[in-house]
Amino acid sequence: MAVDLAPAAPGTAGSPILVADIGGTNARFGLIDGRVVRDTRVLRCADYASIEDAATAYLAAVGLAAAGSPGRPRRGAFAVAGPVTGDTIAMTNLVWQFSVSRVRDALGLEGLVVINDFTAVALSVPRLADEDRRQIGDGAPQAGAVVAVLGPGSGLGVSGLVPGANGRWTALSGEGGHVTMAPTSDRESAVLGQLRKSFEHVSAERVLSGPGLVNLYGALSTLDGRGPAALTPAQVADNALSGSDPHCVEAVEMFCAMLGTVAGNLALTLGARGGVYVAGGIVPKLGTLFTHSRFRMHFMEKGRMRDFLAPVPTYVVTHELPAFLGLAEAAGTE
Ligand SMILES: Nc1ncnc2c1ncn2[C@@H]1O[C@H](COP(=O)(O)OP(=O)(O)OP(=O)(O)O)[C@@H](O)[C@H]1O
Repeated sequence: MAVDLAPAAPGTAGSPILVADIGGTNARFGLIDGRVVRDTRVLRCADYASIEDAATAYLAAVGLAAAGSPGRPRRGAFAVAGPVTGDTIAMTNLVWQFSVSRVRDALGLEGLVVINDFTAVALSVPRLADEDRRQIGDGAPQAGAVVAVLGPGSGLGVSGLVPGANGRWTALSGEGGHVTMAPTSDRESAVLGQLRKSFEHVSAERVLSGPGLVNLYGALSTLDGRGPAALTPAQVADNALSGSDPHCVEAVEMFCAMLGTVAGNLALTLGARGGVYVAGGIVPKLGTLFTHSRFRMHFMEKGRMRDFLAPVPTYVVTHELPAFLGLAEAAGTE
């Protein structure tokens, strides 16, 4: 399914648009007035039984609890981590399941657009300023070429932006985080072999996500004959940043290298000479470990296709809420 950016219907005059970026862990809400996003709040999904409950709590938190209160949004645009194929949405890494029309009615909205979260991130790319992204390695974007987007968070989101006529773009809604993870070294093969003992299918998401970072750490520890400690993704990253645990260091190194492999695969598949954007909550937290990692090397090292990939720039998205920029685009604000 694709979202066409072209029809830029004006926002409902005088009433903001309720926007939400619902991941497997965090639900980020805000209100868009024209180009401005305001009253942003981050709620933990686990604290709410349903998407309506979280949205209702948000509206109460910003003083808009009462239906009909002045300033209450009449339209909504939500980005969700999971496939959007019809009125019923089941999220991939969360128990929330909902009907778009029922949520629209429950929140008293006249219209509600729901798109995949990485479709929203892809739609944000034309709106990103230079300070909203950090380039990793060399290369320069080719004007009017396809752009690729991927991002590890609770899961691994993947999308692409395809140029059309008259400066119009189409954002892809695939499930590319679930492609099969391929190894590029004996050590990676051993890790994936170890993970196959636990997972029927070792997808990219099984290693390139918060839980994936823990999976890498666990597999590496086990391969070296050490029982892994019960660590959270943040603890694995923190131990790697401090250098206090060699298996955490190796897990983060392998995470960055495998992300390069998957980013290069995506760039080859889409012909993404407009650049590859890495979004999601995890990579910005890895700081210089990512900058100095084997990400870019693994991105480019595709044998005879090295010369195709070397000019393709890779960026980390540093904007805190890129999905909101994309939702503004999808909702047709200016
Ligand atoms: N410092 C850290 N280092 C590494 N991983 C972290 C860190 N802090 C949180 N995480 C992990 O990041 C993941 C959440 O990522 P993100 O903030 O992008 O959430 P999300 O938007 O809910 O995810 P998604 O959209 O992929 O479902 C969780 O798995 C969490 O454990």
